[in-house]
Amino acid sequence: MDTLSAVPCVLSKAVREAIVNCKVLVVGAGGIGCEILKNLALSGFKNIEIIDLDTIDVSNLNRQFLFRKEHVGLPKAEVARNTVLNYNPLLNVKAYHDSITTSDYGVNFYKNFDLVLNALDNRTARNHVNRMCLAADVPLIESGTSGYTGQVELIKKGYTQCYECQPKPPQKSFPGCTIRNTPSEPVHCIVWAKHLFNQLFGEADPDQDVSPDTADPELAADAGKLALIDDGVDVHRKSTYLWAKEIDYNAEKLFNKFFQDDIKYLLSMENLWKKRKPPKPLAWAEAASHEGDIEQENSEDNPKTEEMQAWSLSKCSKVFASSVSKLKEELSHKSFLVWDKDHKEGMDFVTACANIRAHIFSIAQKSRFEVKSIAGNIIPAIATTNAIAAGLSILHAFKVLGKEYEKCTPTYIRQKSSSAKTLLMAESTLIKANPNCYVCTEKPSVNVSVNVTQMTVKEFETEILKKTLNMIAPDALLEGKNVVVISSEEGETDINNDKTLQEIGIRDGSILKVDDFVQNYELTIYITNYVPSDITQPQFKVDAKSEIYKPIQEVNGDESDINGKSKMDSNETDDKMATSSEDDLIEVIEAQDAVDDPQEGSSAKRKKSNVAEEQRGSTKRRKLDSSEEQDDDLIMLDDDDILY
Ligand SMILES: Nc1ncnc2c1ncn2[C@@H]1O[C@H](COP(=O)(O)OP(=O)(O)OP(=O)(O)O)[C@@H](O)[C@H]1O
Ligand SMILES: [Zn+2]
Repeated sequence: MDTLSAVPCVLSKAVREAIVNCKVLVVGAGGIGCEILKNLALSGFKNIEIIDLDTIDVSNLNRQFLFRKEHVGLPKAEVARNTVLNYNPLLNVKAYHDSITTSDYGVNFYKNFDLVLNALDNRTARNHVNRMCLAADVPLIESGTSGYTGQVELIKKGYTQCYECQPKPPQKSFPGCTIRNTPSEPVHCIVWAKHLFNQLFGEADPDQDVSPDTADPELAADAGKLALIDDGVDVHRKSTYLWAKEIDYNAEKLFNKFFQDDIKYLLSMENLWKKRKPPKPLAWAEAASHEGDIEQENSEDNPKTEEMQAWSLSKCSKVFASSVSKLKEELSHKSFLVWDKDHKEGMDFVTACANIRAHIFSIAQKSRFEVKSIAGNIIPAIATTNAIAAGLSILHAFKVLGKEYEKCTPTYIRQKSSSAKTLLMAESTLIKANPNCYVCTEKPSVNVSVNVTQMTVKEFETEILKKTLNMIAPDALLEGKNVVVISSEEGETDINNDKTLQEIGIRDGSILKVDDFVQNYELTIYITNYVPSDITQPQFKVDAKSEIYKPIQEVNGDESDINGKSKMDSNETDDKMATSSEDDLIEVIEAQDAVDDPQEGSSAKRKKSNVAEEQRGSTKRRKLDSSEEQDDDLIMLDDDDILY
């Protein structure tokens, strides 16, 4: 077969030849990655490399179509490779079962490729690939989805903004293992409680397992085995639904299984608790007799208080038992129940379970009102959106191979709520790099304001260099003194860890040269001593420009703007052009028109007026947003959320 015959004929000869001869790297073989790989293979790409750190979970099968039941437990990258080879055995496909963030994949690795396609689910990896592609000067196509929305954009040095040019909103997405093993925020417990509702009363969904996750990457392979033998916990973890039926939804037994036995099992996974506070198993008897807030117990007469106040533990267990019994009764008339935040019993059940779990993990309690607003916003991954994003990625790839970078404008998948239509919105021009970006400018630098007499070197490394500035293995040199104050070599500078910055010579006006060899990234940090005036002020500030040291309200403006779709709106809109299609289901529309949509309009318009502020405040917001890395297994969206 002529190698070009498989290549879409509508493309120019040059692009068709490039497709056959180029080498591409796909990072992530999950929801979008599988679709991208299938598209690449069927569009005539011949040299493909795939990297994914994970193995196949049963919950992946509903949308990661390169995988089948018999592949569960096997490395995603390798199975994906074998499946695309079945499509075309002449392909040259290499698979890596590994994390892209390890130092094995340095700049020279990236230089092997004409194009990198990201199909990731977390910011750490996205930041990293962004930095590596900039360093290697390889075009990167970045994609992300969230429920029915998504986006795809080209990142190309000298042409476009990079992944880190604009601030990202706080992440609201969680890996399955966080939900099942190591919750650290109320929302993790709420997601878990909703899953428990579905396991007990709803439709079975393997994505929503609530039992401890033994495939957690933090665990050694044999973790938790001891507990399986010792504790008499149900090793086979038979269907929760069947088991609950067998015990006739006995509240005490259910309670003891989910809040005592499963927690004991989690405790046996010792690796998880080396750096975290371990959970405390809770028995039914203990919870029911827990000395709660007595006033609260009496608040049942006052529905307002009841709704707005976090319940005591004994109240949670009471509500748990009563809602279980009512839901059981309801289930006896139906084949399954569908969770709805406006369904009283379901909402009671979730509030109680979420708070009991929060108590076990020493997480703040939430009122029924708060739980309702959080629980109502959780949305799952949608296969169709992934497929659209992957299709757009390939269309971008064609343009990149044809060197038509200017045509490769960011494209957004949006849901139009007034009808069932999906909208694809394309920017009319590329979004240029933020001149203050601390990643893609020629000599990146930031100002860090911090209390040098209080912050320790370890905190500086963890909170600022790693969590805020997204470094992986930083080495920091104190300029002038030429002293390495933080080293990526294990143990080399541990002696500094507990000293304050001042104690090791970092003061107001100090300059640090920080180098992350894993990311091929160098950053100059200018230190300013800063003492927060009160506890509402941030502990430290990271800014690209000194003039943005202003009171928080002044910089951030309306809180909702922080979560705005800054990318769409950071462009001038006078010349928004995109083709319009007659297609019934999917429309490609002019971005300007989207602003007129009642659903999109208010946020888009509001955000446009904040462009200057977005530019100025970008790095500061990043600091304020500094949160633990999370991936996108489950995503919570506000109307205004951008995607990744
Ligand atoms: N550092 C990394 N290196 C390589 N692959 C990564 C890295 N981080 C994440 N991935 C992979 O990116 C993929 C993202 O796919 P997706 O968002 O569909 O997640 P998933 O884990 O497969 O599914 P879900 O999260 O919805 O259960 C995953 O297969 C994940 O293993
Ligand atoms: Zn940038």
